[in-house]
Amino acid sequence: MDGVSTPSAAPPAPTPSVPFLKGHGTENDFVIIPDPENALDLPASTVARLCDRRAGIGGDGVLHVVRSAAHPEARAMADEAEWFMDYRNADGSIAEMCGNGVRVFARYLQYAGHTDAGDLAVATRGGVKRVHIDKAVPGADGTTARSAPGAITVSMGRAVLPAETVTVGVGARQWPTTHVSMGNPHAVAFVDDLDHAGNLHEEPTRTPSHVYPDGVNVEFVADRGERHVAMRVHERGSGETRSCGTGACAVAVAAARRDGLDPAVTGSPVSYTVDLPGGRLVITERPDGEVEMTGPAVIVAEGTIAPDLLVPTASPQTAGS
Ligand SMILES: N[C@@H](CCC[C@H](N)C(=O)O)C(=O)O
Repeated sequence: MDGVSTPSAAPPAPTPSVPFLKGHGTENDFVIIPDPENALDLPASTVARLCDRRAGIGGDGVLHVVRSAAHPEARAMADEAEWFMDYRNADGSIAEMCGNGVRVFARYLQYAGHTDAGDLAVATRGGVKRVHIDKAVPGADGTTARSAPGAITVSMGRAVLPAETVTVGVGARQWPTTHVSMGNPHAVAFVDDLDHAGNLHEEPTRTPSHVYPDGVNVEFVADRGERHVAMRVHERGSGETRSCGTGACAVAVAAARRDGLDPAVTGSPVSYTVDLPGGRLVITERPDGEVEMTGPAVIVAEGTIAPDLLVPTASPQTAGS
């Protein structure tokens, strides 16, 4: 070229590094992405890559932490709740609500210094949720472990029990279910033995198929004692997870009705202990219908997302749960 230089295009600006945290509530685990001003593009394919347990960070879902005022779906709630939980399932799909997610979200806000222990409100697609963060109880040495802080209670709203139900199937077995909505849909099957539910990574079959046009979370429940049950779950959009907070609420309400207990009739709250593969939740239904969920939530790691992971791909991957 005889020493003649041509102006070259400026190299593309590097994608800025994005911080993340990892947290879980009874081992329902989430990639937490603080993005106060809603500046990040998070299409379903990116969420699925982040949640992939082999090629990504790994999680049952993503908690995108955005100021309510900065998100079109939450602006109307901004006066009541400063922060919006933009929750996504592991396959990138959007869900109305995530019970364990709200507790982990609140723990993140506390961890990041946005709130103290006590009461706060969190905006979700299922409306504003009232949250109470217990003060951590000091250990014998007088310090409080970051990994074992106080429990978190969330007022989850009222359960709705539509009359129409489905039969679910896993392998050759089938069970009738109770339909419970906790803002998101649940089909609750009472079983003799949780092992009968077999492989719950695959979605259980549903008959008839038209009842849940947007899919459903399916819970399998076995009795453990008086007002004490154990459950497993296949989560819509995430596969089998080790816990589901809205699922535990749906299970407690379905078990109460099966046991002839309705706080609206008796005027007394009813509590169930719900054991999940990842831990224990206590669910209380109050006479006014409000369902409260109490359980742990911890932050376990923080780091930076490699820019490549945030570049949207043409075809969404399936989640590696
Ligand atoms: N794990 C969550 C529920 C997340 C949403 C669910 N998979 C859906 O699509 O409705 C919980 O703790 O409630």
